[in-house]
Amino acid sequence: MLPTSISSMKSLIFPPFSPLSLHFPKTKPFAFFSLPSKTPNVSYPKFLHVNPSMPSPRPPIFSIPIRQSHIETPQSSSLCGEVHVIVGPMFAGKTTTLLHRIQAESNNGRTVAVIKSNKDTRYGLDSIVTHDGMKLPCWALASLSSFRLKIGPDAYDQLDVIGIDEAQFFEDLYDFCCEAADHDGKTVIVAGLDGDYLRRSFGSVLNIIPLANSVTKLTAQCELCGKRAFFTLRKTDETETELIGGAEVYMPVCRQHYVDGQVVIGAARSVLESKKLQCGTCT
Ligand SMILES: Nc1ncnc2c1ncn2[C@@H]1O[C@H](COP(=O)(O)OP(=O)(O)O)[C@@H](O)[C@H]1O
Ligand SMILES: Cc1cn([C@H]2C[C@H](O)[C@@H](COP(=O)(O)O)O2)c(=O)[nH]c1=O
Ligand SMILES: [Zn+2]
Repeated sequence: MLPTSISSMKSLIFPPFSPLSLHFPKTKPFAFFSLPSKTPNVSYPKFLHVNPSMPSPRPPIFSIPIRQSHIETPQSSSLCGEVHVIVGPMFAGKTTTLLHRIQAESNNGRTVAVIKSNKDTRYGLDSIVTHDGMKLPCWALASLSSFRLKIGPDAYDQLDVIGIDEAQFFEDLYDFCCEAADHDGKTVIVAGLDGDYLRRSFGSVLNIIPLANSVTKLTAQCELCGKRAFFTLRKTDETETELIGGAEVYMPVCRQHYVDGQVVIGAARSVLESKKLQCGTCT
């Protein structure tokens, strides 16, 4: 059989592929993207606040001093959308990293908005708060598909960057990231738990890895030995997958202490269960 030359191959793309087409701007004129801020050290994110039910404009409630050289703004000049994923156990700094990236994007003149799940009511619904108290205003939603309507289609069109925190709680994460990055040209920065307390894949976070431009796995510090922590140990005997909580329920642990911790918790659980069986008043 004769080898098929590239030019004789039937293209499935119409019009046929041209390298130039890769660089053609999609929808937005170049002027839409502002130049980097002239005051790189401290500034406030440019948030979109158009929801009439929310005070507008809401004051930025935090600002992280930023030295530009320390902040990675992943390839934000592309005219196509992007997806960046930040994962790791609890207390690894996922929310902190997300907030820094959002701040850096904002410093570059891009319009940003941040979404978190409304399941997490620990610090109220109007802001994202890190474990050490950094804050950023946000949209607390049940599903990502409601975002465009909530914010309003015009405001959505103006947005450059969308941050998503607690991504494990959004069932429609994959579809949203596809739509926002592939069709709407947004940069989507996603932070969430890759694994639950049993180290099972959590929600749809791992499903979006194939969509990602970059994936960052962060580590925390093992609460028991100080080594790097890759996992989250649940300290209580609740067994549901979703259980909102902080340091009172969870701790970051290394592999050794995860394994040891599971043995201890498993033993405690069986003692409790056998006590329940022996006790006439418990069912
Ligand atoms: N075991 C811990 N308990 C409470 N806070 C912690 C613990 N370990 C680290 N932290 C704090 O939490 C910060 C990270 O918070 P955050 O960005 O909200 O993490 P994540 O979103 O990954 O849970 C760390 O910089 C540190 O100050
Ligand atoms: C491990 C694990 C965690 N959760 C909950 C607990 C917290 O409310 C969030 C994680 O918050 P963080 O910003 O990453 O610290 O998720 C859960 O529901 N189930 C789990 O197994
Ligand atoms: Zn350890």
